[in-house]
Order: sequence, then structure tokens, then C-alpha cells
Amino acid sequence: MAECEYSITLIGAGTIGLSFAALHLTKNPICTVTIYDTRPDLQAYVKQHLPGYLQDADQSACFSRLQFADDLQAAVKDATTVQEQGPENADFKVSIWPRIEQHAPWDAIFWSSTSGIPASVQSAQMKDPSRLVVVHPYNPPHIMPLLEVVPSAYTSQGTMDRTLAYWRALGRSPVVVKKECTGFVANRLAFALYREACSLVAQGVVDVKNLDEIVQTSMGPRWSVAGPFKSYHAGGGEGGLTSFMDKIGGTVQECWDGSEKDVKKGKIDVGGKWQADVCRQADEAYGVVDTTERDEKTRKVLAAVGRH
Ligand SMILES: NC(=O)C1=CN([C@@H]2O[C@H](COP(=O)(O)OP(=O)(O)OC[C@H]3O[C@@H](n4cnc5c(N)ncnc54)[C@H](O)[C@@H]3O)[C@@H](O)[C@H]2O)C=CC1
Ligand SMILES: O=C(O)[C@@H](O)C(=O)[C@H](O)[C@@H](O)CO
Repeated sequence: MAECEYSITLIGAGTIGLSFAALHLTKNPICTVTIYDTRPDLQAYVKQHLPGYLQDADQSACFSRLQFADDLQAAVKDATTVQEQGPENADFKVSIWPRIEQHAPWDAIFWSSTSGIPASVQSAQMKDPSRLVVVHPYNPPHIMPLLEVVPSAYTSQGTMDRTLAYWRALGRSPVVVKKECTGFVANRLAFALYREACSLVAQGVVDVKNLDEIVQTSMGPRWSVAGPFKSYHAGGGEGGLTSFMDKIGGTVQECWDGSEKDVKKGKIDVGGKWQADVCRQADEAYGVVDTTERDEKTRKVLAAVGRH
């Protein structure tokens, strides 16, 4: 358990904000968390939903270190760190950082939980963009270990050092993404596979539920133990990935060409004609997903592979 003297302000207490609140409060027993969110029912909402994220933690101890702020200035005035998970909207993020900068302590650092809006975009109106870095979580961050730490060209080494030290002290797996790109790395990979999945369903090759079954009984478990490169390196035998590419490269290329052709032919773009049927299939297959069951199974999988 980390013992980091930290006063963390969370801007936004939705799906990600509540999860991060639980993560800080349970993994860092001496931090305080201040929540600022414009929703009118904030305190009632947090008091109703946060316990579900705290699992076996001492709920009263966690809530004793949680406070709420009615305005942004009060929320950030004593913060060591301000962590933003407001709307995924560049205008919102660009506009809020100068306001935070104006009222936060001079040495506070700033984290954005954004899914894909680079810090270089978000910091456009900041006086000191060196204080901001993207810390992109994989939902839900109180369970999923990954944090993609994505600096802009302006992010200082001091900001990076403090950010990495904090998350490592909490036993998380911060990975530095060396260059800003749309969607960073996790989402680029996930959404590339997702596009291929939508294409295969749209073509009638497989339905939604069976595509998920294929992923959950193959690459899902595989990649929780060894990522794509390690897996194919192992698949190449003694010759490693070089051998894999020599042996299987022809089929790999045919699949890549097929994907490119299908996507071009099938026009798998967001909002396309394919989308309504894929969403209908998901609704019919899953209804409303029981995230409690999802999270319990995810914790067991991560524990089985030695992850926090
Ligand atoms: N939902 C997910 O799976 C993931 C989301 N993210 C990112 O996290 C951020 C938040 O996403 P979610 O938690 O899903 O959204 P959400 O919609 O659940 O929560 C956003 C919160 O921001 C609050 N808010 C709106 N305007 C505000 C303002 N002016 N000041 C303060 N609070 C304000 C809303 O009341 C709401 O509670 C986004 O940038 C998203 O891309 C990152 C990883 C995964
Ligand atoms: O998938 C996740 O949890 C994250 O990588 C994201 O940022 C996604 O965009 C998320 O919002 C959708 O799952």
C-alpha cells in the first residue's frame, strides 16, 4: 500500500471519476480526495455509487478522506494533483485547464484521463503546459492496471517523475507512450480489432455473440499472459518472431489485405448502415451488462496472472 502524502482533486465523478476515487482512497491510505462535478446531485450520487467500487475496503475510513467542492477554485486550491475526467470534448478540456492553473498551488501537477485528446491539444491555453500529462486509464481503473502516460512535448520531466512514482507506489502499471497519437496505443489496438469485428459481423461471417466467444476463448486469455509480440515470438519456436514471420507471414499478409479490402468494400465507418444491426445483436445478446459480475471475474483473472 502506498503512503503518499497527496491531496487529489477529481474533476468529474462519472464512470471514470468514481473509479479513480475508489482507487486513490483504497490504495493510498493517507491521501485525501476532493471531488468537483457540476451535477446537482453530486453528493447523493457519490454516496450511493462509490460504495460499490470500494469492495472490501473500510468504507468509513475512505469516506472520511473524501470531500466535495462547490466550485472549481475551492476544489483545486490545496491540491497536489488535479485529475480531470470530464466530458471527452476538446473545448471543455482546453477551457478548464487555464482555470485550474489559475487557482491550484504553483507546484500542483495535472492529469487528464482522456480517451484520446492529446495533452498538447488540451494545454493550448495554459500558461505552463509543462504541468499537464495524459494518464489514460482502461475502464475500470480501480481494477484495470494499465495507465497510459502520454506527455506532450511541453510536459516536464518533473511532472513525469512525480506521475510515474505515484502510480508505481500504488502498484499500477503506468506505461509511457513516447509519441502523442490519436487514441494513444490501447485504444488504437482495441478499436482496430473492433473495426474488424464489426466488419466480420456486417458481412455475416459471424454474429456478435460468437465473435465475442471466439475472443474470450483465445486471444483474451492469451493476451492476459503474453501480448501479441511475445505470443507470436513464442509461436515461432526457437527462431522466435523472425521464424513466425517466415512461416506464417504469407497468411498474415493475406489477412491484412482481406481486412483492407473488406473495410474499403464494406465501408465500416461510425454511423454506417452496418451499425444498427450490430447494435441490435448486442442488445439481444447481452441486455444490460452486469458490471459487478464483470468486475469480479476481471479481478480473479488479474490475480491469477499476478496483476493487482
Ligand atoms: N468510460 C470509459 O470507459 C473511459 C472514459 N475515459 C475518459 O474519461 C473521461 C470521462 O469519461 P466518463 O467517466 O465515461 O464520462 P461520464 O459522462 O461518466 O462522466 C463525466 C462527468 O463529468 C461531469 N461534468 C460535465 N461537465 C463538467 C464540468 N464543467 N465540470 C466538472 N464536471 C463536469 C459530468 O457531470 C459527469 O459526472 C473522458 O475524457 C473519457 O474519454 C477514459 C477511459 C475509459
Ligand atoms: O476501453 C477503455 O476503457 C478505454 O481505453 C477508453 O478510453 C475507451 O475509449 C472507452 O471509453 C470505451 O471503452
